[in-house]
Amino acid sequence: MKFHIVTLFPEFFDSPLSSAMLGKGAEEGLVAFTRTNPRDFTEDRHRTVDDRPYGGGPGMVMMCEPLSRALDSIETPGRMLALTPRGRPLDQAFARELAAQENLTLICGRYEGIDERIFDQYPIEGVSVGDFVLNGGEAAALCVIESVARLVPEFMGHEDSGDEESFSHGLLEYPHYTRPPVFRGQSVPDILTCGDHGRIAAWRRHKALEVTLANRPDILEQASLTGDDIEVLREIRAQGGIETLGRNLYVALLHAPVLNKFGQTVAVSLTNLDVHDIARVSRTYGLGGYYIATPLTDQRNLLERLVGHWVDGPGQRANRDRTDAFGAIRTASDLFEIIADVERRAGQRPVVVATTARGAGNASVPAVRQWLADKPVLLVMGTASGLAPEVMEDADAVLRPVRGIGRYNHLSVRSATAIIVDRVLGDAY
Ligand SMILES: C[S@@+](CC[C@H](N)C(=O)[O-])C[C@H]1O[C@@H](n2cnc3c(N)ncnc32)[C@H](O)[C@@H]1O
Repeated sequence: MKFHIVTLFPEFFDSPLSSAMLGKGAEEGLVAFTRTNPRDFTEDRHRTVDDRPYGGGPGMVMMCEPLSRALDSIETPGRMLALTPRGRPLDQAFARELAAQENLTLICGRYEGIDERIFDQYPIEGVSVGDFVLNGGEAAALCVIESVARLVPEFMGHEDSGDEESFSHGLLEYPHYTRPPVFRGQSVPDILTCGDHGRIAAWRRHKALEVTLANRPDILEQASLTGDDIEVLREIRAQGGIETLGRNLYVALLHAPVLNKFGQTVAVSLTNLDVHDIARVSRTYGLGGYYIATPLTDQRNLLERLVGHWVDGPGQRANRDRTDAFGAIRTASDLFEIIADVERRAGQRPVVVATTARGAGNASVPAVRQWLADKPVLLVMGTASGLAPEVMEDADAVLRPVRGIGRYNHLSVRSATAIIVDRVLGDAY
């Protein structure tokens, strides 16, 4: 496989390409490298490769002409990649895709970047090695070369070592140990010396899941997981305190003060489906409580009768799951009563987070998750056309709305609650 590196600093690659495995791979003819310097394709006395940006601003921009001549000089460029923070993130799947090519051209940017017209005139794909800014594309190009070369057949020596590594099955790798058996009083985990390969494999899988959940929960979404893996992850999340986060989250469903569709502040009646469904969400995610508030006495009486039916009445025998879910419901006349009750139960005032389908909000889901680690959070959901302005103004934060795809955004309050609670506490895999 041939890597064609286009760089203003060819000497940057002297040592990395001739040392260790890349050096050995090149000697054995498994990989080869060419280096092309756009400066060699300049036509002026100063060998200029950069100029000031049109429109002003700091720094310099790599010019099209020397770079395009440099690119044109490569006979078989193969896929052309420019290293850039705005490119496709380099991951194992991308590296595997690139390893199937015979030629790759890696264009290293410098200064503020490259004149955009180069991207319009050549089939160049952007590649990023992470959400940070380097001085130039050279170190990033080395990341591409290293990750791709080790997937070239025979490069690694023993064929299976690439297969066990991090990301190969969508997980990070398990921890490794070697001699001595005891280092500064710390022993190697017993299981690794028991000789039972089945148990060792199970322990390694467990560790890989643990490390991935702790450090990169986002990649679990793409991992191929078994039913046993899901169970292991559930246990790890429980041990890691996800249940505490759930217990710290309270939901308040307000029937007043809310807006009607004419924008007037009103009190509206209970909806049986909201009562039931949010109770089931609260129970499923182990929430601290589900409060339903209405200032109307007859509505509160109705609600208490409904809850009584399922919790202490005949409903108990008909459906145990519903009895469990309804056990989380508490009735209140207004939000102040709810805040006071949460404060009494949790021992501190909750962070009151209002929700809305409109506007930008000022709190994100990760922020709510962070608060839950050490304080109660009361998620306030509005019925009818949403919470009245005074509730929004008095809240400590307003959560960013759940956005749909188009302009239509009329989720039922029970759907919005389920989506928000899952975003805060649910697992994505
Ligand atoms: C100083 S950086 C320019 C950053 C650019 N002004 C920006 O804000 O995106 C110079 C060059 O380093 C390379 N580079 C910097 N960070 C990178 C990253 N995370 N991944 C890939 N290449 C990167 C690119 O080739 C870039 O053109």
